[in-house]
Amino acid sequence: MAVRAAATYSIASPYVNPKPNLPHQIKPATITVNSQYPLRGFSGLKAAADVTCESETSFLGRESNAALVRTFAPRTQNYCKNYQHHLNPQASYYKVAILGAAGGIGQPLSLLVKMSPLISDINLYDIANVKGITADLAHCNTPAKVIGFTGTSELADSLKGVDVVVIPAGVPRKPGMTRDDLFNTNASIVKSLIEAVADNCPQAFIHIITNPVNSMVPIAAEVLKQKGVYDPKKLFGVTTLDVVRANTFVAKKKNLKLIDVDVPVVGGHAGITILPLLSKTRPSMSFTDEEVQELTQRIQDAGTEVVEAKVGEGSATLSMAYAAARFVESSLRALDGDADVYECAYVESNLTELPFFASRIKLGRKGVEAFIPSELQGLTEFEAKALEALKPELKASIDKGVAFVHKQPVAA
Ligand SMILES: NC(=O)c1ccc[n+]([C@@H]2O[C@H](COP(=O)([O-])OP(=O)(O)OC[C@H]3O[C@@H](n4cnc5c(N)ncnc54)[C@H](O)[C@@H]3O)[C@@H](O)[C@H]2O)c1
Ligand SMILES: O=C(O)C[C@H](O)C(=O)O
Repeated sequence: MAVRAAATYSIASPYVNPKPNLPHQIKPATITVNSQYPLRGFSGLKAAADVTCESETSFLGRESNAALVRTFAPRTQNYCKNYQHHLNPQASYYKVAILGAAGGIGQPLSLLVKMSPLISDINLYDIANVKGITADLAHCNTPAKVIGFTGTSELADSLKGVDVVVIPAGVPRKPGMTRDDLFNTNASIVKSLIEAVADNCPQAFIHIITNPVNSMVPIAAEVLKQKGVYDPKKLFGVTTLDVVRANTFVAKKKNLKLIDVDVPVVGGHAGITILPLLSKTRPSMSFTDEEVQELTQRIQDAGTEVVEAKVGEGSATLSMAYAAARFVESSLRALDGDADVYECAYVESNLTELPFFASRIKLGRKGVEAFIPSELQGLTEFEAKALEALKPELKASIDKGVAFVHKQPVAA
C-alpha cells in the first residue's frame, strides 16, 4: 500500500579524514525534505528515504560505526533527487548476490542486506536449499526483491547482472584449527565460484569472506586472470571484521563512544598477519606498551575467541554478517559516486613488497581508487617490527593460493 509522507532527514556523523596532519573533523549533513510523493509503504521499518541515524530504532542505531552511518547521507540525497525528477525511487538501485547464503554468515547477511535502501535485488545462492530462506526473507516489507538459487545448475543465473558478489561459501573452523586448515576444502569452492563469476558478471565487485582469506583472494585473482577478466581494483578480501573488532575493543578500553573510534587494521586476516595500527587510531590517543600488547593480541585472536566459545558450532557469524553488510554498503555508495568512501580491505597492492596486502583504501565507482600510503609511515617500533614479522607468513599464504590454481587450471 502506498502512503503519503512528509519526510525529514537528519544525519550528523563524525567524519574521519584519512589524511594525516588534518584534524579529526565533524562533517554534518542535515537534509530536510518535504516529500509530497507517495512512498512505497514499508511501514514499521523506516522508509528508504527516511533514514535518521540518530534513531534508536533504525537498523544502524546510535552506536554504529561512523563509516556505516556516513553511508546514508549522500544516498538519501540521491534518493530524494530520484523522487523529485523521476518519481521512481528505485531507478538506480543495485543487485547483490550472496554465494553461501544458507550458512551461518549468509543468513544474517542476507537479512541485513535486505534492510538496505540501496538494493533492488538480492540473489541468494547455495548448494544447500535456499528456497525456505528466500520465502522467509521475501516477506520483509523492504524494497529489495529476493530470489533463491539452489545448486550448481542455478549458479550462473544467480550472477546475471549483479553489481556486488559476496562469497561466504565454505567451511568454518572448529576449535584447535587454524584458518589455513580450511584451505583444502575452501580453495576448490572459491575457485569454482569465481569461475562462474568470471563467466557471468566479470564487472562486479567481488567480496571474499571465505577463509583463509589470505590465500582465497590470490586464488580468485589467478582464476580471473586465466579467464582474462581480472580487474585488481574490484577484488576484495573482506577484513572489515578486524576493524569492527579493533574499534569495539579500543572504545571499551578507553571508555569512548564507539562511533568516534576508528582503528586501521593492515596486513592480512589470520593470526599475526592481522596488524591493528593503534598509533593511527582516530581520534588520536596514546596507549601504554601493555595496552598495545594486550589490544593487538585480542584483535588478532578474536576469531579464535569466538571459535572456542562456540565449541565446535563454527566461527563468527553475526559480527561477520554485520561487517560484511558494512562493506557492501560502502561498495554501493562508491558505485553510486560518493567521493568519500574509505574502508580497510585485503587487495592487490604495491604498498609493500607483497602482492596482496590489507590496508585502508579509497573506494570509487571502479573499485579501489587510491591507497593511503601515509598510514604505513611513522609507525611505532612495535608496529614496524610486527609488520616485518607478518610478511613471511602472508607471502607463504599468497604463494600457496597462486600455486593451487596453477596446478588446477580453470575450466574454459
Ligand atoms: N573474512 C572473515 O573475517 C570471516 C569471518 C568469519 C568467517 N569467515 C569464513 O566464512 C566462511 C563461512 O562461514 P560460515 O560460518 O557461514 O559457515 P557455514 O558452514 O555456516 O556456511 C557455509 C555455507 O556455504 C555453503 N557452501 C558450501 N560449498 C558451497 C558452494 N560450492 N557453493 C555455494 N555454497 C556453498 C554451505 O552449504 C553453507 O550454507 C568460512 O570459511 C569462515 O572461516 C570469514
Ligand atoms: O576465526 C575464524 O575462523 C573466522 C574469522 O576469520 C574470524 O576472524 O572470526
